[in-house]
Amino acid sequence: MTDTLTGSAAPTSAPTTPAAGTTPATGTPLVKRGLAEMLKGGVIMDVVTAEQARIAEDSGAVAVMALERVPADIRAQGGVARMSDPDLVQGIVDAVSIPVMAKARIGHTVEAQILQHLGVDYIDESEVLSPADYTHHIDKRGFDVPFVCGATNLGEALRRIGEGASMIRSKGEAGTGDVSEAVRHIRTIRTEIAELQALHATSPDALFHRAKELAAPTELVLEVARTGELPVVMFTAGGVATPADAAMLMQMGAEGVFVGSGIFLSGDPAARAAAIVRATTFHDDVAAVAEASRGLGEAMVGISVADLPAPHRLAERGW
Ligand SMILES: O=C(CO)[C@H](O)[C@H](O)COP(=O)(O)O
Repeated sequence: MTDTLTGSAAPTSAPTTPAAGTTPATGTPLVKRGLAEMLKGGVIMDVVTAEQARIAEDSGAVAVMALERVPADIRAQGGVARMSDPDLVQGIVDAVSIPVMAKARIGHTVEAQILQHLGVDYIDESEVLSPADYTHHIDKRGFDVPFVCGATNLGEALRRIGEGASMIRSKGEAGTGDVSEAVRHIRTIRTEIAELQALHATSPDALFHRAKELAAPTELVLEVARTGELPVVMFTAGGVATPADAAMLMQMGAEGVFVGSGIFLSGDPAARAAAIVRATTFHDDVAAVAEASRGLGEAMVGISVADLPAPHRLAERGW
């Protein structure tokens, strides 16, 4: 395809497809982004024990996220939140047949090396843990294991992709049970993508200035303007507590949902997990979402984001 801006072959961050008959090596962008493609439309659940991981798998989760405390407990207990004990991660890897993700602190290269060594399928460089580096994220390009990173807006998403992230999740405000920040972030990212597309059609020369404003790599900005989508899969996260929350975010353009505190801090985790999976799958079918919402017992109590003082906003970690 020829780019209207440059008149030459369109630049792209798209990974190249290997020649027919050849097997792509592990750790290529194609393989790393491809795993996220396979998770599309599904729910990824935070779990802190092997038993919770089995409940998640039985409920239809497409993957689990191993961590030592769900975000609401991290929020309530405070202190420094770090990568989980390798024994816990290993126990979860051994307990389920679905992919296992695990969290490393922002900028913590060695936690990421350890998680890769343990054989997890994805690393979440997550603002839910205490950042190890307030200036740099992990250079993710050299790892064989793929990374997912959080973003509150398009510039942040493209900076993470430029560093090698193979999947994006809009951040929301984890551990609150309040979906409002997840809504704000997915809306912001979708709107900024649409604005880039419009600029591409009307004044493509303005895209270079827009890249500067977004503080994002120019080639990625040009690519998103041309294609109208991120070059990687984008899930949503943070504050999802009900089947209706999950369905709404899917209707708003998320390609899947992360749920943490909302399941295992609710009255009936197994029922709620299965209901959220069902509502995510059938997000456009209101009868199915209504049915999934019945009889789930108590949702997590949560905390309204509006009552959270700025230092307690996890989404502000990372840049
Ligand atoms: O931490 C995560 C991503 O890094 C979680 O998967 C997600 O943000 C959990 O949030 P919540 O507990 O509000 O569902």
